[in-house]
Amino acid sequence: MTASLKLISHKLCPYVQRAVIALNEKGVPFERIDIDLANRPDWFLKLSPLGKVPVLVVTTAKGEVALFESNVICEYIEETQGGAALHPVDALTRAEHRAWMEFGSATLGDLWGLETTTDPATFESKRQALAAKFARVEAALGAGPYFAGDAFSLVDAVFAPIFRYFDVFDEVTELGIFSDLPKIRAWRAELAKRPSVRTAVGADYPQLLRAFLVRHDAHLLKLAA
Ligand SMILES: N[C@@H](CCC(=O)N[C@@H](CS)C(=O)NCC(=O)O)C(=O)O
Repeated sequence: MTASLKLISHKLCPYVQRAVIALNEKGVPFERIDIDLANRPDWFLKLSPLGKVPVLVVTTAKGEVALFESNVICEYIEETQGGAALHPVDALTRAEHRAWMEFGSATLGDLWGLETTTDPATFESKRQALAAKFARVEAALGAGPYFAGDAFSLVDAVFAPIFRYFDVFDEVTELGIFSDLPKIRAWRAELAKRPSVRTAVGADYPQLLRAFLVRHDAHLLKLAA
C-alpha cells in the first residue's frame, strides 16, 4: 500500500503553503483539511504537539504518523515522492538550501504581529529587521529565475508564500521592503507565475487575508501615514 496523505491546514498559513507547493510540484494526491486556529478541535490538538499547522498525516500499512514542522514535512515529501527533485544533489549545496529554508521561517517571525503592532517604534524596528533579512536573501540570489537558477527547489517553495503574504500586506500598508532589492523583485514575480504556487491557496485567499489585516486597518494606516 502506498502512503495516503492528509494535510491539516489553515487557509492563510504560509507554512502550510510551502508543503502544498511541494506536494503540487510532485503531483501527489492529498486530502486537505482546513481548521479554525481560533477554535482548534481536540482531534487536531492530539495530533499536533505545538497546536500548529501544518500537520501531515501519513497513513501506511503500519498505521498513521502525524508529521509536524513544515520544513520537515517538505523534506519527507521530497524524499518519498517522485517527480522532479526539489533539492540539489550535492550535500553541501543541499545543506545551504536547508539553511535558507530556516531563514525563510525567521523572516516570518519578524512579519508576524506587524498587523497588531500599535507602537510606531516597535513597528519600525520590526520593519527594519525584515528589510535586513531580505537584504541577505538578495545577496544570496544568483541570476534566477529561481533561488538556485533554473531548477525550482524547496527554498522557492518556502519563499513563494512569504511573498504572497506581502502582496496583500503591501495593499494595506506599504512596507517598502523590496524597493532596493531588484533580484528579489524578479524572483518574486517569477514565483507568482508558477502553477504549484498559484494553486496552493484558494480563490478566497486575498479576500480572507485582507479581512484579517484590515481588522487592524486603522492603526496600520496611521502608522503608514
Ligand atoms: N515552525 C512551524 C510554524 C507553524 C506555525 O506557526 N503555524 C501557525 C499558523 S501560520 C499556527 O499554527 N499557529 C497557531 C498557534 O501558534 O497557536 C512550522 O514551520 O510548521
